[in-house]
Amino acid sequence: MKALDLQPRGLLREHARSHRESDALEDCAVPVGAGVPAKRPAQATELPLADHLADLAVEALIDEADLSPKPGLVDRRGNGAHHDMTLALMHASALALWPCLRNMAEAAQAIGTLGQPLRATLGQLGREGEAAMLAATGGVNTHRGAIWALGLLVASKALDTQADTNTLAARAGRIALFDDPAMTTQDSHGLQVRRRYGTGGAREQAQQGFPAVIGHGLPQLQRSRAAGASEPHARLDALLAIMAVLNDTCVLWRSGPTGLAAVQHGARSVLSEGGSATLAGRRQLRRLDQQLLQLNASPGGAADLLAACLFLDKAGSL
Ligand SMILES: CC(C)(COP(=O)(O)OP(=O)(O)OC[C@H]1O[C@@H](n2cnc3c(N)ncnc32)[C@H](O[C@H]2O[C@H](COP(=O)(O)OP(=O)(O)OP(=O)(O)O)[C@@H](O)[C@H]2O)[C@@H]1O)[C@@H](O)C(=O)NCCC(=O)NCCS
Ligand SMILES: Nc1ncnc2[nH]cnc12
Repeated sequence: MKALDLQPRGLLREHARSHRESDALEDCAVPVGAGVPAKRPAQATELPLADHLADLAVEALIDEADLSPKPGLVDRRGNGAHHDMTLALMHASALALWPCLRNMAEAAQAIGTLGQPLRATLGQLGREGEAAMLAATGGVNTHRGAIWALGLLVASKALDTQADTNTLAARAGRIALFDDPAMTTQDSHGLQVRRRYGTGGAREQAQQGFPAVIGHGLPQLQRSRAAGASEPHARLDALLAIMAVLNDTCVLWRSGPTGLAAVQHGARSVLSEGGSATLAGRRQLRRLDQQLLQLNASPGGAADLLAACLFLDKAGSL
């Protein structure tokens, strides 16, 4: 294993600049969308592919964390329904995952084909990434689902840089279908939820080629942009489209089927009012946020998939 390099580069330096002038929708002094271009400059050509993909993935995580106002989630306004997470912790976690994501892309390039050896290597690197996340956050699970989704997608892109978004997601799904012989049978929240309610979670979402992202998040992102929404509004709409359909085990763990129904129904209501860019949509969004705080519900799985959506949006057109 190569020594870990803790220095994110390239686009992330640019992010640090644009982030300061970025996108708290609650902040009336800042015009919505100011400083958040739909497309950032293309890859700095001197960067190795694995570094560039890790940059894009970490940037997607930071953009997801910063996006505001997200119902029930940590954002620039506060901690949402969480008592052990802050925005600073989300940023620290995202940055700590850069070496893991770079190593996953490098491994995919080195192995070169889909198969069990690649799955086993990604599993090992994923566990190292989880350890780095827990070390950076003092033991809080900020991004377990994101390591899983982005790890598979980064590896998929590293295997074929020409692939479009649908192909990337489908190939990531095929990697997820291979067994990881070293996977521990720890009784995760996701597995407990599956036993209790019979719903699939992060594993199945990946194995099916990320249908919540490909069929809902990305099309909504594009529809909202095409309708003239600012980039933050389009991203919020993409999150809501994912929330509306996802069996999010984070929601089910914290608030059961009542919480999941509130998340899905509330997200649909915002979208059917025209989305977060409309006054009526924003009223529904505020109502949904208050309801999720009361229910202790947090759509953490949907947040991870929004990061996957933002990654695909950029990586699909490299
Ligand atoms: C295969 C794994 C994904 C493990 O999956 P499993 O379901 O067994 O494990 P969990 O750790 O419970 O869940 C994984 C996280 O995935 C997110 N998620 C939930 N539902 C979905 C969904 N339908 N689709 C996609 N993603 C989903 C979710 O992440 C977010 O929730 C986190 C907080 O959750 P949690 O800790 O349960 O709850 P708290 O709110 O903190 O509750 P309290 O403790 O306060 O009560 C939040 O941080 C988001 O990240 C799920 O948590 C995979 O992880 C795995 O096998 N890993 C091993 C190594 C490996 O192979 N790595 C991959 C290499 S590519
Ligand atoms: N913004 C966020 N808030 C809470 N949990 C999350 N998991 C991933 N992103 C999150």
